[in-house]
Parts: sequence; C-alpha cells; structure tokens
Amino acid sequence: MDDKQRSLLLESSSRFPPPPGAKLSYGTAGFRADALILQSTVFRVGILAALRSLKTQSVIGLMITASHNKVSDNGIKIADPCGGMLSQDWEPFADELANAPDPQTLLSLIIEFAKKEKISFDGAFSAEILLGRDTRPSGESLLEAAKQGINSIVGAVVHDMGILTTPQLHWMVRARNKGLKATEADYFGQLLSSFRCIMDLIPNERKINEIEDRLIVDGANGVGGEKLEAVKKMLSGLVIEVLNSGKEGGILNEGVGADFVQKEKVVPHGFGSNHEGIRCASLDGDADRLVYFSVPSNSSSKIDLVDGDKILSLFAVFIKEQLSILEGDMKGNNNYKARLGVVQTAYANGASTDYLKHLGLEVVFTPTGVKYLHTRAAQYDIGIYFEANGHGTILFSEHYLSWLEAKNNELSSISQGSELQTAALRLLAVSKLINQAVGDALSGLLLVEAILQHMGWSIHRWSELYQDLPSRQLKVKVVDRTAVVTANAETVVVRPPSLQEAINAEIAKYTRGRSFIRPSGTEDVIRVYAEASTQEEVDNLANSVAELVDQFLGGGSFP
Ligand SMILES: CC(=O)N[C@H]1[C@@H](OP(=O)(O)O)O[C@H](CO)[C@@H](O)[C@@H]1O
Ligand SMILES: [Mg+2]
Repeated sequence: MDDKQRSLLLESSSRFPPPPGAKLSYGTAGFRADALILQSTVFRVGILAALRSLKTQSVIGLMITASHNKVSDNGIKIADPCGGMLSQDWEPFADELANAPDPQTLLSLIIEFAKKEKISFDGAFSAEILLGRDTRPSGESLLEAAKQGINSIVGAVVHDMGILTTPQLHWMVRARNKGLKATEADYFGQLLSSFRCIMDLIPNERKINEIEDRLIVDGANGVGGEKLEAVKKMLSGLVIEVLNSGKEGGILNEGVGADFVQKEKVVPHGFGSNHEGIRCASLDGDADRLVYFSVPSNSSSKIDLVDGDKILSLFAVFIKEQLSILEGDMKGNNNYKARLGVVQTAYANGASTDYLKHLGLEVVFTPTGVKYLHTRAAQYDIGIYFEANGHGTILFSEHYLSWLEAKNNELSSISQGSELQTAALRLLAVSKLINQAVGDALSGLLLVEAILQHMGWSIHRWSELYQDLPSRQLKVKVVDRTAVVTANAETVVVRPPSLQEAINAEIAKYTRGRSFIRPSGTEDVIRVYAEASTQEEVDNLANSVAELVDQFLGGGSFP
C-alpha cells in the first residue's frame, strides 16, 4: 500500500469516529443498531466491501437495511460475488474493523489483513460496488457514509442502485458477476416471464379449480410494498391488492410485516374481518421474507398462519411432482436422478419436519441465519431451504441445470410438448423465477401463486398439508447475551452450565414438548422457542424457560 492510499484512509476515517462504548458484531445478517450510531460502521463496511472486491476481483454488493427491526434502527451487510452473504471467514475482520478505536489502528488492521489475504493495491483491478438501501429515513445519510468508505480505496467505483429490496441487490450482484444484464428492469423481466411460463404450462384439466385469483399483500410499510406495486402493473393472471405499501403513512414494521405476523400470529394493521377467507401474504421490511395467512371467520384478530415451513412444503411437493414425471419414465440415453434436499433450522415446526420426512425427503438442520442454510442447500442438485419466518429459496446446482437444459433439448426433438418435457420446462422456469442468490419475498410470492394455480389449491387446502404443533416465541433481555453458548444447530445450551438440564426438566413435563434458547444475532435479546401439543401447554413451557433464562442470566425483562 503506497503513501497516497495510507493518507487517504487516515484522512477519511478521521471524519468517522466510532461511537464511544459500542461493541458491534456482524451478527446473523450484518451490523445492526440504532441508526444514530451507525455512521462510522457503515463507512468502515464501505472499506471492507472495496477490499472484498479487490480480493475476489468481482463486483460486491452493499445493502443498507435493518430488515424487520424498528424504523429507527438500520444496518449494513455485504453481498459476495455469487450474490450470497459475505464469506464467514471475513466476519472476524469485519468485527475488528467496526470496533477499531482510532484511524491509526484501523489503518494497521487493514494493512495487516491485506498482507495476509494478498490483496493488491497496484491498480490493476479497480474495486466495484453496487449500493442499495431500503426505505428507512436514515438510509440516505448512511449511503453517503458507505460511499466515502468505498472511495477511501484508490480507484474504487460505486454504483448507487437506489432504493431496492435486499434480494434485488443480491440478484444484481450475482447477475453482474455472471456477465448478465442486471438492472431492475431485467430483474422484473426475468420474474414475470418465468412466472408466465409456469402458468402457461398448467394442464388444462387443472384450470377449473377452487382458487380465486385475488391476493392481498401486507407490504410492511416498506420497500417490498413499493416494488410489488410495480410488479402488479406488469402482471396478468393474478390480481394483487397491496395494503401497508408505505404510501398511506404507516410506520415501517410497526404492527405490520412478516416478522410481526409470524411471531404474533395476529392480523397486521389494515386487515380484519372484511378479509375473512381470502388469501393474504405479508412481506418483511426489506422483502426477503414472506409468509401467508388467512383470517378465519369470527376470529378476533387471530390468523391461520401459513409460514415459511409451509411455503417450503408447497415448493417441495411441486418439485417432487416434476422430478417424478421426469425421472419416472426416462426416455433417451441422458438419464440422471437429482439429489433433492431440504434444509431447516430448529425454529421449524416439528409437524413440518415430520411431513417432509413422510414425503421421503432428506431433511437436514443448520443454525439460524441464511448464511448457514444457503451453504448447506447448495450441496444438493436441488436444495430447498426455509426459515420458519419465511426466508428461503430453492437452489439449483450449475451441474443439474446444464443436465436439465440438455434433457429439455433432447426431449424437444423426440417428444415435444410431452409431459416429460413440460416437467423439464417447469423446473427450468422455477430456477429462473426463484432467486438463486438469496430468499426473496417477491419471487417467492410469484412462485407460490403459480404453484397454487397449478395444484388448484386454495390457501385452506394448502394450510391443511399438515397441522402445525402449537408454538410460542419469547424474547428475554439479559445483561450479556453472549454468555449463552449453544451447540447442535443451537438446540443445546453448553454455557452457562446446568441451564440445559433445567430446561430439559421443564420440557419433560409436556407432551411433545420441545424448547431451546439462543442469543439473537440481530437484537440484544435471548430468544426462547417452545412447542407442545396444546397452546396452553406451550405458553406455560415458554414462560418457564424464559424465567430460567432470567434466573441464570440475571437482569431480565420481557420486551
Ligand atoms: C427466530 C428468527 O426469526 N430469527 C431471525 C433473526 O435472527 P436472530 O439471530 O434470531 O435475531 O433475523 C435473521 C435475519 O433476518 C433471520 O435469519 C433469523 O431467522
Ligand atoms: Mg429481512
């Protein structure tokens, strides 16, 4: 690193002093905190993104969002060249950068890390970053801080992509690095044409069905609502009504959005008895999560939730149907049996796991966070992953996609329009519709809608695939959440000692009881999850476990 680069880094970072006393961590999905203390973090992540671009010689994404958190929070995360999350081996350096106390320490850290990673500043490759942000009011000034961070690396180029959903930015990064067209219009174009393709391939005899073509979507007063309005204008075959689009003056994520709906299991603001029986969906603040629900008749505010596990199950049923057509009667020479796998976390409802296993699927578990699920799902030819909260997607391996393309070509010459070829075409369309970079509420919604039409299923028929076990989630505020250490995909507490034994003793009191705790990676709380055979039992179990957390970790309150 030459003197010009060193003095540029020193000079620019002196304008972004870190907040005194704050200890920041990259967490489950990037840095998140009150937006007022994030200027220096965002500036430094700008530097990090430029370094990542130099290291990988690829375009990198930077997204300014705090997803489901309250509107006064914000956050920042990096999209790697493939469009996925930042490689985990860079997270410790991200933490060091964010917490460096002064410009000189920051510079030393960068020099040392660049040496270790063999990052060259010789100008042969210029760092290139795509920047996106959600609709939070703090986004604009944080974007400026990110730009200044990126521009602290000589020659770095920034493209401000404007207000986007998180998955749109990830999609664009992936497309750019594959040499494909990567504008928002290209994104919408791909989604709409592959949606149309699946709809056009619905067999005629299935077209008379019980399903109505109206869908009502809660946009969480965020970016997803805005983008869905744009999709709506280009869509045919489906009538979408967007509530909480952000234009009516509602507050982002307040009493609305997928996180609220999934955790509280009540209607979001703006929904009520006039929506009884209708298919409804809810997006989160940055539109990377999607859940469905319906309002039962005579309910106060309770909903029938169709969560990420059921979206996963719907996708699995559809993919399995296409694979059994394609693999059931293999014609020609080029035959191959796809490895299909499903990835869940400990938050998946036990009934969903039983259902998926009953379908004969391979189900595996990872810790919470898309970075873990995505990596695991990528090990299959077709890997479907979902968090119960509605974040997930279907990944197709390059190898399987090439096979599918070749098979489709072969079938179009020997049996054009056959069931076999149609199944191949459907799978190819799914691989284009569903975001290959990260879970995406908009593309997930279009796939759900196309599959429901294909099956001829109402939301009620879909919801009855299996009956969820009653579950409850609580948050407990403690003095230091890092005091809790877990193992076995977060299902067992290993520290503090004896806490797991105490939790086990509570679980043993209930039929089909299950409970685990873990520190949140996005909020300063310990999360408690419980499941049991009745709602009353599960509420008792969750409360007793929350009390144990309080006893063991002290200073508790229940936000
Ligand atoms: C129980 C729960 O919903 N946890 C969420 C939440 O993480 P926590 O580490 O639990 O705060 O936010 C993550 C990012 O959106 C998401 O991946 C994860 O599933
Ligand atoms: Mg989100």
